[in-house]
Amino acid sequence: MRLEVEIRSKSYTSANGKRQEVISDIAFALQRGEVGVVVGPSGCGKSTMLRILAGLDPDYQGRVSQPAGARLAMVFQEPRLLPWRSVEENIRLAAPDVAEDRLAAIFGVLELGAHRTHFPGELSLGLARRVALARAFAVEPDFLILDEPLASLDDALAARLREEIATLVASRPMITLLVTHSMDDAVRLGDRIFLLSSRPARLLHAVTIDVPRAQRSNADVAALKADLARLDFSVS
Ligand SMILES: Nc1ncnc2c1ncn2[C@@H]1O[C@H](COP(=O)(O)OP(=O)(O)OP(=O)(O)O)[C@@H](O)[C@H]1O
Repeated sequence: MRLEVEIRSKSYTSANGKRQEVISDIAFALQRGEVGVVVGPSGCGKSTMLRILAGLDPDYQGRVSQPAGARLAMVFQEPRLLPWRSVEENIRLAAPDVAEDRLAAIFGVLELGAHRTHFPGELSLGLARRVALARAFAVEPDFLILDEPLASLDDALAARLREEIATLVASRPMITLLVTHSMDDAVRLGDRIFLLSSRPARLLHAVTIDVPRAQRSNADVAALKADLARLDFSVS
């Protein structure tokens, strides 16, 4: 199973009728079991790229090929839960066939057990993100897209959720693509890191991390970040 991405160009027409190119050249491939992490400056076109990969936007030049029948789950920056449904109902609506033991395992990893009957309006952002992640994993996807899952959380909460995401990703052989602004998250969670230029987004560097995710020590993480800092790249 393999995801192949080749976006040669993507433009929007702005309100004044001008075409604005948002993506100029992004090409990469990911295998089953791999986590790709996309890092790029604000507004460079990352969410646009994710929408193309998810099949939500067919208006671009290039080609994206996903394995036939691949099941997709996507976690957006805002959790997008149904406000009038409980946590458990939100998940069961998306994944009606999920087995109780699988659901219990996901709730266990994400520490959501006590919140099954709560409603989205009662949840903090961190908890709502966990519910959105639980829903994505309950679907048992072949291809998982995570758009900045750790943004706007305090450091301690983000570190905990990062561990939980790592545990869930390791529990299932799928293709994962994650967007982040954080090099730390990128080198802790990723197997391959794709560094994008400012708009229009171009793939500047594709870096493969050789140390397996589960064996990466803090010293490895620091060394990898130092390697990346030497590249011609800036997130700002
Ligand atoms: N539907 C649209 N119509 C016109 N322009 C758009 C549309 N969607 C996005 N854009 C523009 O395309 C550019 C890229 O937006 P996008 O949301 O993909 O960037 P991003 O890298 O995800 O940003 P951030 O890091 O801030 O989340 C921005 O300049 C944005 O204003």
